[in-house]
Amino acid sequence: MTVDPTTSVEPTTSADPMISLRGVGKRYPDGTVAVADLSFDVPAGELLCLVGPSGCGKTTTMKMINRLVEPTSGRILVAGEDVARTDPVRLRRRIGYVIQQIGLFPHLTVRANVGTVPRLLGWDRARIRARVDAMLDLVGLDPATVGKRYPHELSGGQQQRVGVARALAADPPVLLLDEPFSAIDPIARDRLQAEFLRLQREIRKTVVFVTHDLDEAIRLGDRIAVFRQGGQLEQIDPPARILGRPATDFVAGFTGSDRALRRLSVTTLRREDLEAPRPGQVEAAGAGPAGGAGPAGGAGQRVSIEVGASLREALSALLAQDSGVLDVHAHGELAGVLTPAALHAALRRSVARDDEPDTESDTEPEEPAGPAGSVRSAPAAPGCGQV
Ligand SMILES: Nc1ncnc2c1ncn2[C@@H]1O[C@H](COP(=O)(O)OP(=O)(O)OP(=O)(O)O)[C@@H](O)[C@H]1O
Repeated sequence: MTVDPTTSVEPTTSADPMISLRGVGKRYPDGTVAVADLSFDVPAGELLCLVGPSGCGKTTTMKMINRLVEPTSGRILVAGEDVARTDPVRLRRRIGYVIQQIGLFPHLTVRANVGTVPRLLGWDRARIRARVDAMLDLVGLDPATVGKRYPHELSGGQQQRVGVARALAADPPVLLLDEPFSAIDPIARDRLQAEFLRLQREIRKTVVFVTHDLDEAIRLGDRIAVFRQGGQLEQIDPPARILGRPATDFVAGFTGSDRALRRLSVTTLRREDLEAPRPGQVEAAGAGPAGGAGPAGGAGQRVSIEVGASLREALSALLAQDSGVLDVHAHGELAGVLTPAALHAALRRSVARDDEPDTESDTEPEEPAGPAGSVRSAPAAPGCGQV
């Protein structure tokens, strides 16, 4: 395949990045080059996912940000401060860290685990207690029941929630998450991802999230950084662009031949994608917006979807229609209809839009999303129950 020269591998320019890597490299004493000459910025409030094959330097990159590993070249700034000149203990109190193996203290209760950093910071007991309660609530755990348990008395998903609560306890501006959900069964992982997205919309931390799982990165990431062996950054872009315009053969191979299908879930249905209803394609009486890919339309039953939904939701709803014509609403009114041909054209158009400079990302809805408008909405997110 051809390499797309318009796709960025250069660091983004941001007025005020929260994290900034400049020419960062790591060569371990045995000569292994884990990371080579890495430069990128993470703007405040962004969730950046690092993906790539095993051993490509994702964890090393993350650990250099909080100085668990020292770079052998280059500079890392967090909130404008050179981490090499920052006391590691002080630095780590400003950076929440969650790892796959969770790392909860087994001999401490959930409350004591979550209160670890506030205790180290010398907060008084009442303040710690209030903060721990708030954090457990935030991650969907009941402080009264779960707070006094020990880690081994929790499910894997609950332990991960405690890990996230602990990382957030001192309200750090930056969170580093290293495969936090990968040791959890797929159903629990799906829930945790949905809840983490909800949480992130609320707290807007600057997050660097390492994952093996491309679908997890597509679902969670504002941008995705694709690494290859030797800590080489191949592409850093929003998910839709990574899938629509892979910068190199490596990224194309990594994202797979079904990347167009994956792209459906990060591409928004726009008003201009719709066709005018033809005579006979009138709405069935009483059929209003169904809030997305609703129940399969039985004989004579029409489902509909809102402008702002993902193309994946639109495809799902379209497949549930006997007629092959899907009503699309905006602000409660019929905006047009979607057909298989229009859906195909919408996807192709969205890829072409990526070639235009200064266009908005597909992850930005052009209309206020309706109930169906979960813009980054891979698999339908279940509720926020406990895992
Ligand atoms: N302490 C070390 N000494 C020598 N080599 C190391 C050390 N730690 C990591 N490496 C090597 O550095 C490279 C990058 O490792 P790293 O853990 O950053 O990769 P990764 O992308 O996070 O991998 P995975 O996805 O398997 O967790 C690998 O080749 C690894 O073997």
